[in-house]
Amino acid sequence: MTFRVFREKNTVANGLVIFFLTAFLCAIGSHLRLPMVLSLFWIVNAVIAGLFIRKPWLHTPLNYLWCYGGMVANDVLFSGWAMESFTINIANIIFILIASCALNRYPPYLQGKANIRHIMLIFPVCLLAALACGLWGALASGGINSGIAFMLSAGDWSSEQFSTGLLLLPLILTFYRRSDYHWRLHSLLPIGSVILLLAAAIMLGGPGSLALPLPGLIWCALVLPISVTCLMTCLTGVAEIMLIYMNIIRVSSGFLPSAVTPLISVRLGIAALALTPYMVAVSLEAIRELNRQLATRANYDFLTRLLSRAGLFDSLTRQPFRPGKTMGLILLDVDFFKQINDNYGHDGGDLVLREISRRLAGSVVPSARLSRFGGEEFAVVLFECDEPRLYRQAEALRLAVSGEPFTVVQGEIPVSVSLGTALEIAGEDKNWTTVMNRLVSVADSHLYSSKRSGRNRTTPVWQEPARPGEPDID
Ligand SMILES: Nc1nc2c(ncn2[C@@H]2O[C@H](COP(=O)(O)OP(=O)(O)OP(=O)(O)O)[C@@H](O)[C@H]2O)c(=O)[nH]1
Repeated sequence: MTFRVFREKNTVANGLVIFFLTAFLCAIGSHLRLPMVLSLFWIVNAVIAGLFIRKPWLHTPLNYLWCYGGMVANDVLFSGWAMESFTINIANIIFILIASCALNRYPPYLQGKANIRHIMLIFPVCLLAALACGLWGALASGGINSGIAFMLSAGDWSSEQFSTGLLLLPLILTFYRRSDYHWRLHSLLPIGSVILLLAAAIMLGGPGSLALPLPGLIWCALVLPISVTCLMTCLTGVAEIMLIYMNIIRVSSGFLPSAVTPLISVRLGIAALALTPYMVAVSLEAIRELNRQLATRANYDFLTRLLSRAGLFDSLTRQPFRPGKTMGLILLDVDFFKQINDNYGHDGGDLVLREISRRLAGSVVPSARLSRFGGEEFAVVLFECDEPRLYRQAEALRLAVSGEPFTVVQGEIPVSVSLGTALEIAGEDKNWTTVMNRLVSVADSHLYSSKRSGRNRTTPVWQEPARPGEPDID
């Protein structure tokens, strides 16, 4: 049984979770509040927007109300605000609304499979949402009596929402468990490099130090899953903002007088830098996915889903070679398949090929490799077997096909196969594909013998194969 916090049908329970989650995240934001009212990181907006995008059935007016309630409750209970919290928190709702409405129309976000276009889209959407949020926030908190104060407040508010959104949303929207990535010790190297480069940035200081962790983040993007790159980018951005705020990394404050305003430029710079690892990570993921699809197409037969001839050879190149180990091959060819096609159509022929594959797959030993070798020809490769075992396996396959008639649209038809076998003890060849090429030639001669002697039979390894041109045995 899997535990889920949100369930589509539990409207009230979902609302309550959103209420308490919002209040909790607001409380974290309040604790990170700077002397000048604004929080260093106000994460609630990006988290709730990410939640609404990943789970679109949560994106309802009622849940906005729960969320708004959580924000006001936090302010009234812990910040001592009263009426102003009702107006100020509308700024947060504006961010969530714009980000959710703009991004939740794209299904890849739901599965955490954003591509370059989707990641690029987060950038303008965050910018728009942050600007709208900042303008409302500055208006609600200080009014527009002083133009400079309003601009600084709006800039502070917007830059914080922009950078926090850009650091958190890609992480939330690309998060999914990738089962095909295997963590090894050297996977930690890029992560370690980011930490080292961050340490170097602290030692070096100055505005340029902000970009120092970038090569480490790009290394993460090259070798680690996207969500790990997004996590590292988010943590690095957060760490840099904290270090600059705490004056551990020193950057010049430029011409702006306030102690808080350099953060505006730092946040914008970090947000812009964050885009590079995201772009590299999603581009590489797209290339890897394409390679996976191409490999699957080349290595698997579309009709039967078995290994193709290329796929079988490819799998043999990856099989560790050991001299003295035996390799056996069974080649299997459908008898009078042309007649099946002629009598029952190409679709009938395809149906028979699929059913043969199913029967063969059910009759081979688990360690065997089964492949559709050509049109109506199949191959089975076995390791560590002897001649009698190979023959028994071939006969089991033959009987699996011919034992029961095949059902096509027009009725039932008998189908049989002819088989040839070959076996070799690996010598000094160094690879299995060379052995396989020789086995194919021998098994083919034995298959030819089976066809010549009446079909629906197996010619064992120990029998001398018929040579082309010899009269039929039957
Ligand atoms: N339906 C279908 N037919 C295929 C496919 N691939 C090859 N074929 C047909 O398989 C038939 C093979 O015929 P032949 O090589 O003459 O052999 P056969 O009729 O099986 O006769 P023997 O092998 O001598 O018993 C050809 O008509 C091909 O068109 C396929 O994917 N689907």
